[in-house]
Parts: sequence; structure tokens; C-alpha cells
Amino acid sequence: MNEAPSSNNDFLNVQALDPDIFVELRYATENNFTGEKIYNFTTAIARTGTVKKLAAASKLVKEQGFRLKVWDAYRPVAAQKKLFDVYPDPNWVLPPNPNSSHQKGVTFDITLCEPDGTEIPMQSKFDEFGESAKRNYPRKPYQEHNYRILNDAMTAAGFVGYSEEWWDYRDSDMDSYGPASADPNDYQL
Ligand SMILES: C[C@@H](N)C(=O)N[C@H](C)C(=O)O
Repeated sequence: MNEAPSSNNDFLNVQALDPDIFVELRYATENNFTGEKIYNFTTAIARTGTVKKLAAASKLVKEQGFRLKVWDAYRPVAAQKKLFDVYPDPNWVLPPNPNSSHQKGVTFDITLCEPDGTEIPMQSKFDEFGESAKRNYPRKPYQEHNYRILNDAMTAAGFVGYSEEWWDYRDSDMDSYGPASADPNDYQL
């Protein structure tokens, strides 16, 4: 397995390459499935190679009059542990592991918005753990239309959608990144 180029390995604020990307980190608030504030930052960061891909996806949706909104990005292992303690089902919340997904900064929980930040209706709410979250859920036509705009842009930009959660997109190069940790508060713009 090739390693990611070192410049891509560093963490970067997701709004550094495209300030039009909305960031509303749900685990920085009590508005998430735990009902608790999980971490102490509101800045979304990811590995630079992954942020470059997100900027490419953002360009694609902006060309169609939409914006991306990030609900979660890099998530420290300690935060993952808090989530897993509340909902210990690996189908919906991965076990704490520094070499995995959000915890190494190569995954986004994301949705599609109007340019004013209004969220576009999708097939379920964020973190609605059930059949309606799954990518093979039989979407209504308007849900399918909205899902396709997001999914086509993210996959064209180099992400792979997690089968169980329509909002979860992982860098297709995720296996080339090793574990790394950072304090998102150090990456404020
Ligand atoms: C908790 C949910 N938003 C999520 O991120 N699930 C995946 C499977 C994960 O824990 O990485």
C-alpha cells in the first residue's frame, strides 16, 4: 500500500480551500444522538488530501446551485469512545481505533444545503440509525434526486459512501493514511 504524500498527510481546516463549505459540528453541541456535547471544538479538520477532495466535491455541487454542510470530520479517539459507550453497535458507531475513518481524519458526515445553509431534505435525519439511513433504502423520487446530487459529487471527487449511512463519506485513499491526532482548535482560520 502506497503512503499518502507527506503534504497530504497534515491536517487542514476544511474551509481553508473553500470557505463556502458550511460547518456545523453536531457533536460540539447537545443536538446529537447522545444528547451531550462530545467535544470542545467547532472547527472541522481532516487530512489535507481528503480536504482537497472535499473542495472538488464542493465545486461540483456549487455548479448546480448547492453547498455542502459538514456535520462531522476528524473526531478524536476519546470522542469516538464517548459515542460508542452510548451506542455500542459497530454498524452505526465504530469502536474506538486510531487507525479508522473519522478518527484518522479521512471521513466526513455531510449533507447538501441551499446557499443560505438550509438543509436539503434527505432520506432520514442525521444519525437516525435504522433502515432509512441505509444507501439501499427505497428513496422517494425527491429524496433520490437530492441523494444523487450529493453522492455523484462525492464519488466523482474520490470518496466512497458507507453502505449503512447516507451521510458518511470516506476518502477512497483512506488506507494509505496511518493514525494521526490533532487539536482542531489549533486550525481555526
Ligand atoms: C456516529 C456516526 N455519525 C458515524 O460516524 N458512524 C460511523 C460508522 C463511525 O463511527 O465512524
